[in-house]
This record gives sequence, C-alpha cells and structure tokens, in this order.
Amino acid sequence: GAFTVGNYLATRLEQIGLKHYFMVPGDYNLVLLDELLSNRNIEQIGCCNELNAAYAADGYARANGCGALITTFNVGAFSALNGLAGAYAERLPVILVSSGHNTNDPAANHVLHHTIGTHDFSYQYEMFRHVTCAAVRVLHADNAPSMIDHAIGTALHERKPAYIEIACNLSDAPCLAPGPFETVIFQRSSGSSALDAAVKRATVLLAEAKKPLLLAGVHLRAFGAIDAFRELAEALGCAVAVMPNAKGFFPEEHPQYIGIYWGGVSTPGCEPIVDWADTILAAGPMFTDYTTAGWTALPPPEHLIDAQPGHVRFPDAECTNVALADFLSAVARKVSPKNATLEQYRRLMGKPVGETRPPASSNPGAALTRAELWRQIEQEIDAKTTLLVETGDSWFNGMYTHLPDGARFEIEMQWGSIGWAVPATFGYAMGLEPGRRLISVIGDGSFQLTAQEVANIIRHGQETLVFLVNNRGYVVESEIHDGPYNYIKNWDYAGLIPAWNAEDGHGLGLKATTAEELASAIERARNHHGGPILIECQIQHDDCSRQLLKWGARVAHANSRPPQQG
Ligand SMILES: C/C(NCc1cnc(C)nc1N)=C(/S)[C@H](O)COP(=O)(O)OP(=O)(O)O
Repeated sequence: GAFTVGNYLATRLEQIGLKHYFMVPGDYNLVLLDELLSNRNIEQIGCCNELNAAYAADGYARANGCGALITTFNVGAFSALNGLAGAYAERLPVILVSSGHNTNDPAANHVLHHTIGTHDFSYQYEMFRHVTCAAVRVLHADNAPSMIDHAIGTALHERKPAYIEIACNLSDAPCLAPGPFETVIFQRSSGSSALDAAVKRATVLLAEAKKPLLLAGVHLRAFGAIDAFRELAEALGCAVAVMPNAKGFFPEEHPQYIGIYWGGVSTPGCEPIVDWADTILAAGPMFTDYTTAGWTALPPPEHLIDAQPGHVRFPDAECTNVALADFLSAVARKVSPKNATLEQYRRLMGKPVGETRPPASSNPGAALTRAELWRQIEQEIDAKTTLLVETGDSWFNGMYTHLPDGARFEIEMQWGSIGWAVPATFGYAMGLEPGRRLISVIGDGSFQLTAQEVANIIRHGQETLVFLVNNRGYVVESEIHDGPYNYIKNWDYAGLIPAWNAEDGHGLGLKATTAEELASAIERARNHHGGPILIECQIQHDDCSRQLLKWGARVAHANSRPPQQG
C-alpha cells in the first residue's frame, strides 16, 4: 500500500544499515512504533529508560556504524539528551526520533501532558539543536521525506547525532515513497586543488624532517581513515604512537608501534621519542585537558602537522576542504622511508615492551589486587575480543592492557559520562558481528547509575563477560580530590543477577575476593551460555593504577588554575 511517514523512516533506518533500534514507548509514539514494527528487517529493542536507550544506540553505533532510538515527547527525549550529547562528543551518528504533539494542538491553543504546561511546543527541538548536527520537526507529511533524509544524511556525513521530531498524528499519515538511497549518503570528499596543496606541503615538511613520527588520533575511525593511516605509517617506516582515545586504531603488535602517548602516563619509552621527533603528523587528534594529561602533552605547534576530518593545520598554514583519509593516502604515495624515530625507540627499549605486568600472585588465596585482576583480564583478550572500559580507573588499567591483532577497544573519553558502559555494552553486543565477544570492565560507582539495563542483556541472552570492579566508591574522584562525597552505599552486585533473571533469565553472578576465586569465576564464565556473566571483583579503595595518581594530579592542577586577574 501507500507509504506512511513511519515506514518511510523505517526504510531509511534499514538502508543506513540498522538491524536494530532502541526505544521506550509512550502514548505519543505508539502508532509510530507500530509503523516501525511493520518493517520486519529491523528489530525493535526495549530499554529500561531513555538515557539507557541513547547509550545503547551509542554502543550499537560503535559496533555497527550508526544507531537510532525512539522516545516519547519531553519526558523521554530529555532523559536521552545526555546520551545524544555524548554521541556528539564521540562523533557517533545516533538518530534520535521523538514523537511530538498532534498538529492541531497549537491552533487549538491546547496545553498538553508531558510538557512544561505552556503553549510553546518548540523548546525540545531548540534544545536538541545544540547537541546534534541536524534537527528537524515534521509537522506536515509533505515535508517528511526531505526532512528525514536531511537529518539522516547529515548525521552520516558529519559523524554526529541528528534529531527528528514527528507529530504523533503523522506517524501513519500517507507520504511519498523514498527515493533511491544514494540521494541520502554523500561521502566526505576533498577539493582536488585543496588536497593537492595540503599533500604538497606535507610532503615537503616530511622530506625535510630527519626524525618524523606518526600519532594516531580519535577521529581515525569515525572518518574511515584507519587504513589510510596504516598506509602512511608503512610508507614512512617511522615510530607510531597512539593517543589514549585512539587505542586499538593501529595494531599493537605492529613492528612500528611504540605505545600510548599520554604525557607523563605514556607507555614506557614512548614519550621521550615523541619529544625527540622533529616532525609529528597527528591524524585526527583531539587535544583536550584529559588526552594531554592536563596540558602537559601537547606537541609543539612548530613541529606539528595536525590532520583533522576536514582540514590540515601546518606550522604556518591551514588547508581546508581536505578529507582525512584522502590526505593520508595521498601523502603515503609521496613520502620516502624515514625510520630514525623507530630506530631510536629500539635503542632505548630493545623489543617493544609495552607495560610490564607483575607476575601472578605467589599466594592465590591472598586478597585480590588490581594488578592481579588485570593480569587475568589481559589473558582473556584474544583476536575476537572487544574490551570496553567505563570511565574510572578502568580507563588506565584498560589503556595499558595489550591488544592482540584483531582485538578492539571501546572507551568514552571525550564525554566521560559514568553510567554509559552498561547500556553501551548492551547496544554494542546487539550490533556485534557473529563470532566476536565483548568483555566490559565497569566500576561500582558507574554501575549504580544504569545497572538495570543488565536485565535486558539477560533478556537477549547476550553472553557478555562483565568485570564489576568493587573498590567501594569513586576512586578517580578520590585520587583527584577526596571527600565524603566519593563514598557510596555498597550493593550485593553479584546478588542482583538472580533478581534480574526472575523466572526466565540465564545470567550468572559471581564474586571474587582472591586470585584463585577470580580464576575459577573466569573458568566458569568460559563455560556459561545463554546469558551474561558478572564477576564482582572486590579490591581496596586506594588500590588504583599509578597512572591515575600521576594523571589525576595533573588534571586536578589544571582544574585549580586561579581566575585570570584583571
Ligand atoms: C563520579 C565520577 N565522575 C564524575 C561524573 C559524574 N556524573 C557523570 C554522569 N559522569 C561523571 N564522569 C567518577 S569517574 C567515579 O570515580 C567513577 O567511579 P567508579 O565507576 O566506581 O570507578 P572508579 O572507582 O575506578 O573511579
């Protein structure tokens, strides 16, 4: 039959590669949910709340390329706002669709439920405009195709979230059939002369350099430039470091890899080489207070070629309208090998050592420590594993965990909103390709924000392994600046799993207070099927990474800069 607005939307969501989308129902969106259900190629996934639905769509987008969620007006969308802004920060194309008021209500001067009780219905749209790259309000069916395509196409081009509001009485209104999909997706391209100019400049600088070095940045994945970066690395033959939120974007077993560059908490031997380089080509970096360890790890501008998603900044010029992948590939074809930085690293460090780990604890019955926990986690990571770490000391412990070729790493360093990890774990696993597995490491403090989404991990039988690090509170905060506010009520975390199982779940909750209890819990996890395994790992509050101590001091110092006088 004729297309409706709802199944126009469903067709586009299917065409951008979604197999699932997340939602919480509400009276405004029930008809839209029916229209979406009529498309059998995409599956409707319920979440416990809309913040979790947004985080799940974020996690799904990390595994699948993009994500979507459906909310009801105001009370649903506003919970999702934090998750949408996080998708913006993390450069993930998450599409939020919120149902809105009936198109007759403004003219009827109605006041409506789920609003702040005024006659202005546009404030939700106004708020979402600030955290999306495109925001549209469909208030007439005629405009639905162009508005929906604009929002979705821009999100995919910009690698940022988009907002689509659809009046509730338009969900099943007739609308034109969608045109060919190619009209929606427009690839990021470079101006040919702009690209030539940028490549020429970079080639000259690299030809003059005696000791160039490559630095991988967080935008490499969002803008499809991971392969181009590797091409350039292998053409140059120089040392390659990665920024903390680009971990895993260059293989850690590659002979040119020299580790994480994170200032004073860099992988041993990495920082001196970055400091020694005379030209650093950073590909897609975000230099922030966190990624520069409180501004202590900023490459000097006079040595820096800063290649961003749409432009390249040189010490003395900026070239715009240049796509990152195009730029890196083109430069790769022009440069000649210069391996001085790699040679120097090998003089200093011998074979790449990465982070040296202490040996297994001599007494397996001793109280579990952070070092032993992560030694055992590292052993679980293989080529099919993704390691997802929540904001907390898990950032630092995960950061220095070795990734075998094929392993992946997920971190939300730019937004850093605790509570992201449980729903993101749910969404990531929903989009995971068959044969791969997910291990998530989540602190007790973060877990308490969105824990209930574990019930949906159980509902869908996802066999995710979750390490719940119970160190009795907010240790990152304690190490930056302690106070009574960093201590929380303890939960029986492993004991929650049977509660969420109820009569039909197959989750497994285990506790580990010693090395041997952890080893046996992991062994049981290997043989558990039909649901997630949550291992509550109990360690001391101050048993944190040395990197957190050093990084925390620098971030605390950056936070405490006095206001500029005068
Ligand atoms: C409270 C807060 N950050 C402040 C914060 C507060 N609220 C939101 C939504 N996001 C945030 N980052 C942070 S990092 C806690 O130490 C996390 O505690 P936990 O999950 O237990 O991990 P660690 O103990 O390893 O730190």
